[in-house]
Amino acid sequence: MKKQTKIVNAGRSKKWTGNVVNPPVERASTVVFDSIKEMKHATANRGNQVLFYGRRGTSTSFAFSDAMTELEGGAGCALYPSGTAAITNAILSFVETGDHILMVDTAYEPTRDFCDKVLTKLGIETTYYDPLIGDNITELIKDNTKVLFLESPGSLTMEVQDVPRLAKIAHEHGCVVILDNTWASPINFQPFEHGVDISIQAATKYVVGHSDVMLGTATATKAHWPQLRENSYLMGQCTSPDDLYLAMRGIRTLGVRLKQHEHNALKVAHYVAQRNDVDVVLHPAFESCPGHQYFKRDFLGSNGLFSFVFKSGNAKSLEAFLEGMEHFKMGYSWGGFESLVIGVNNVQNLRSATKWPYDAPLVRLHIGLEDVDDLIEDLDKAFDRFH
Ligand SMILES: Cc1ncc(COP(=O)(O)O)c(CNNC(=O)CNC(=O)c2ccccc2[N+](=O)[O-])c1O
Repeated sequence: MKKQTKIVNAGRSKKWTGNVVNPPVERASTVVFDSIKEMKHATANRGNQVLFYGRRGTSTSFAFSDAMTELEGGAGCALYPSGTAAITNAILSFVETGDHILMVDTAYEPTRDFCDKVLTKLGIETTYYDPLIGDNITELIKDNTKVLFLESPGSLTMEVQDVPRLAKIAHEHGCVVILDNTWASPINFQPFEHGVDISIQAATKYVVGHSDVMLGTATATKAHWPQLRENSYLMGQCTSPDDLYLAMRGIRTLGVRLKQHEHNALKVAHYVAQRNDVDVVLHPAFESCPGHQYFKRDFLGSNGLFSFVFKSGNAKSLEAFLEGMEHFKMGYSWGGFESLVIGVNNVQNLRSATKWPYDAPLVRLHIGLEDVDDLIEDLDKAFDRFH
């Protein structure tokens, strides 16, 4: 089945939908049984998508979980109330006190905060590594290293990692490989074809695609699924069927939306690249982006999120650039239909193992589905305000 057909059909087993196209919004805490036999069957199969109790899921979550499992190419998908919850719970599923993990230095800031403020309390040590470290990752692996965490590309500075190479080395040392694949989604990067064991989606972004749901997923290989599923349950992780219904709706247009975001963003990135006040465009599809060669080799496309760095400027000029936009709203998150912008004056504050080579401000753009000429006109005026 081709990718776009898979997107249309994912998760639509008649087990969940009956003769209706979409799964129901099945809300539940208590599930009742007519016999002890029925109750025993449900209890024995409570981890295998049999209705048992709200926290174990209902037809809505079984359908969405199946859909993500199919799109990612995994063995099972655990659901969480946010992308951050998916990241933290996935890591916690594979470590214990006394262990050590390797975390990419360009990880999303709350991922770093979890390592520094929670894992440390649990006696779990984190070493941050250069996203482009390559074979030298071997020197950072210790006897108690249990997890290698990647985020490729980094969601702020866009470094693309050599996932298969790093995964191979990690597996040679018995580590679990967890990838935050939110930027690409499984549409543009198939994690398990590149050596990943656990693939994270902040479904909040492109999967939902409409900036109206907080949701995370972690999809595992056959070898790692039982441990991820059990730990997800033990941590009481569950999600709202209403949110999952919206996320399932998001999946159906994920392919076509990503193509439009990609088209628009490439046009905007080429416009930004020719601006004299711009030092570098950090878009994985551009040679100027660190790890571009891995994007070309491993990715099937790009999306609406990229960054650029000015040649000069300061907090005041950055504020003038950001304020007054007509279409680019300032706000956190990305992956919805709307265009967004954030500015960062000091990227170095967000990393600890690598030197950020620029002094001027960075801007991250999320290119939405607006007409791209309107977006470029908006940026034209913003660059004029920047001086
Ligand atoms: C790759 C990746 N992975 C997980 C999450 C978390 O998802 P959640 O929001 O559903 O918890 C995210 C959420 N992303 N949110 C943002 O990028 C919002 N921007 C920021 O947090 C931000 C703002 C200023 C400076 C730096 C950052 N930053 O992204 O690090 C993500 O980008």
